[in-house]
Amino acid sequence: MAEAIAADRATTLTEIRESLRAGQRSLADWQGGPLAVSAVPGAGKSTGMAAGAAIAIVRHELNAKRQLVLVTFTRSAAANLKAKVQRHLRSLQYPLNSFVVYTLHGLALTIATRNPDLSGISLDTLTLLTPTQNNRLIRTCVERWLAENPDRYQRLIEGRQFDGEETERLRRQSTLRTEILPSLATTVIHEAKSSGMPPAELAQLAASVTRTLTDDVEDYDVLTVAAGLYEQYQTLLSQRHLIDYDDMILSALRVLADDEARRFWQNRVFAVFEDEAQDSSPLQTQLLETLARDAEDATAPLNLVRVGDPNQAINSTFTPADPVFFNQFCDRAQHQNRLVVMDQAGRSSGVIMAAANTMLTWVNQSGLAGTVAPFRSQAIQPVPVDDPQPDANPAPIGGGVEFYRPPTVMETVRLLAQRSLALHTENPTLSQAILVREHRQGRFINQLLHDPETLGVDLLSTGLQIYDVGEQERQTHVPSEMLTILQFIERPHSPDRLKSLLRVFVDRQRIASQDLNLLAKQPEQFMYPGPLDSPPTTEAAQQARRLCTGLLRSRFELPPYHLIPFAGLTLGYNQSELATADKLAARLSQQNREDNTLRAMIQTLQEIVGSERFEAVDTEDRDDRYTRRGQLTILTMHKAKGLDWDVVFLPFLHERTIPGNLWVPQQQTFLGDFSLPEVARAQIRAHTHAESTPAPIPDLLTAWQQAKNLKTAEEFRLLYVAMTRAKRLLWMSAAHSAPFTWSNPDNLSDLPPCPALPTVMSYLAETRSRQPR
Ligand SMILES: Nc1ncnc2c1ncn2[C@@H]1O[C@H](COP(=O)(O)OP(=O)(O)OP(=O)(O)O)[C@@H](O)[C@H]1O
Repeated sequence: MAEAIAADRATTLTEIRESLRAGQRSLADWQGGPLAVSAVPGAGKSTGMAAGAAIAIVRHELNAKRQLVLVTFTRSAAANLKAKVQRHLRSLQYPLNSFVVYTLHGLALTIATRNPDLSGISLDTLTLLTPTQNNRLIRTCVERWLAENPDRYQRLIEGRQFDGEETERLRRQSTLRTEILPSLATTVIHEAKSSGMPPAELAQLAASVTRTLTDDVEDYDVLTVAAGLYEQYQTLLSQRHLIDYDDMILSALRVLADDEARRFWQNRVFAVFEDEAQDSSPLQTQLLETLARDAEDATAPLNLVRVGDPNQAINSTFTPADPVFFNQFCDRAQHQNRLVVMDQAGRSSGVIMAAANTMLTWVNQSGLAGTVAPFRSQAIQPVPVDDPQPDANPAPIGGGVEFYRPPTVMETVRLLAQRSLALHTENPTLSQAILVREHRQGRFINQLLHDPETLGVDLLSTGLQIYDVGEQERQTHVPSEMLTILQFIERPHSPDRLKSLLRVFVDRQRIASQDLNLLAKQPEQFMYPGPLDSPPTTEAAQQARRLCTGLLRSRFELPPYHLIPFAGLTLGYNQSELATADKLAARLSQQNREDNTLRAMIQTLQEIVGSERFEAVDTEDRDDRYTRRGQLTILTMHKAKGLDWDVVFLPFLHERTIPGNLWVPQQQTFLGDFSLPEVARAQIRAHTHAESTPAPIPDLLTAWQQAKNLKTAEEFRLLYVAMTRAKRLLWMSAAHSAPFTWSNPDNLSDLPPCPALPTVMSYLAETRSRQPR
């Protein structure tokens, strides 16, 4: 019996290995030690990793006490990977408890909570900070810092060109307290903490910064300010018994600093396989390296397999992840002959891969992102004809890659809709997606697609399903938007509450974006100006005033629970958002039956908004709903990562957004033409990116330039991710006339296309003309 199983198993193992393409087999053949796999889009990273994991588990006879640990970035990716490994193990008749799949935070939390004495983390006494609580905490730490550092605060207020005028002082104070300093704190705390740098170390680093000494630039000693904010934050966390996401990693590392605990975990973990490795921060990598080390021999090679694509790193401008770390790991591995480049991909038609490759090469050569090339130089290659993937490198639809320059954005959507409709009519099983750079573009498209009269194309009657992912997400904002409105109604004279409300109006496109500090600094004068006050003059400000006073009137005219639907109408909610608001109102009314007051409603809403919970990886959180056949999905380029469709539309590819420019909002320019959070981030990264010797920390202006380069590089990588989602048709366009910013879609300008695209198209045209007919 046992022999029969062993023989079956051997056959199945061979079959699994043979189901892989050449690059993937390096994962199947892994016997131990470190391995870096740098893969191109569509190479089949997850497929290769799942097979490699199953083979390693059987080969090394792993079990519940000695497991393979697989780590990936998101919960949905973790669920997918787990399902794939389970499928292989079932076919091998091998126990499923021989491996575990975690997200990085899930892994850290498991280690920390199983060893509460060492980690200092017990979920009975500590609470995980939710994003909403985090915002409030940051505001408090800013207020405390201001109170303790009046001189520095004063210097920031004075910035440049300050004449001491009172209204201007109030405006600057509001901008500093509610925008600049909270953003500085958020960026720096996350950046420093996820690199294992405590506040004191940041303060030390601040001392080593080269100061900017020019006549018209004051550098405000930004890292010292940042270190002060960080220190306040840490004090507040411990006073309130809270932990944040970075603390989870730190506390897991604290556990592993203990010899006995470390040995326990290292014995339990046979090896670590990490997917999406380009997205990890230094501290996260340290955690994985510690687990992958031999329990008895610290000098033995790490059993660590890291798979990723540095060219798809698209989180580096809003998280501390940066492809530099994975690139460094790959370079080190290359020196030891332990780097595998998986460059064959079966996802797309040849011409789509050629377009992506051309874009990559052009961008690297253009120098647009400074001296550091945005991309690792690797080209996507087609797979050989005998590849195991069915229908690999499928035939293109039409030319496979198209680029249009319609006169307007409306015309762009019309063209897109006509094309989508024709494709669906011809082949209703195609999957299609429209990828946008920001939600507002998605909303603009969705509205037009649901308005056949204006558009002149009726997509809806054809059976093609339109799925706007952003619209589903907007629903989840309903409770917090209602909370903001009720808090304003409760205390309309608070500048902070008024400003939060105005922000919601801008986000919901009820008012144009403008300097909200100007409106919010003196609420009473703004809403009910007396004879001596000067009321707002711009149409945008007057519209804001009408909406605010309308809400205040409603408080006196409506019973509390009718405030919610009224607020929904004020925000211009659509049918489904209104239905969500109604449901929320019903829940509030039920929960507060005994105490039917505004105060009680606010309290209940705060609880609802604050109760985002941690969920296990196990939930069936799959992405399949985004890629259904016969469906046209609208989603952001960021969300599209890891997914693919037969047809991908990229409608608004303008230079203004890709690569775009880091810019400073008008109301913040009193400090100078740079952004403090971005400068601080670049300064910290100069330190954390240095591999050995301490690196010099750039002065403010150099750091600002580096931040701009980072943003440019990332936008091009995002375009690369978007282009490589297409299997058979990549449809791109950039209208001649388009909104200067999408917060105001009616304000049109003549905009040039993303500079890489003309090159890509002329290259493709040239190759086509050279092909034999
Ligand atoms: N060896 C293989 N045999 C059959 N199908 C495969 C194989 N390798 C990959 N595929 C298929 O190719 C597609 C892409 O694979 P996968 O999602 O693993 O790629 P990826 O490298 O993670 O892509 P990206 O990084 O661009 O998101 C999937 O549909 C997968 O089923």
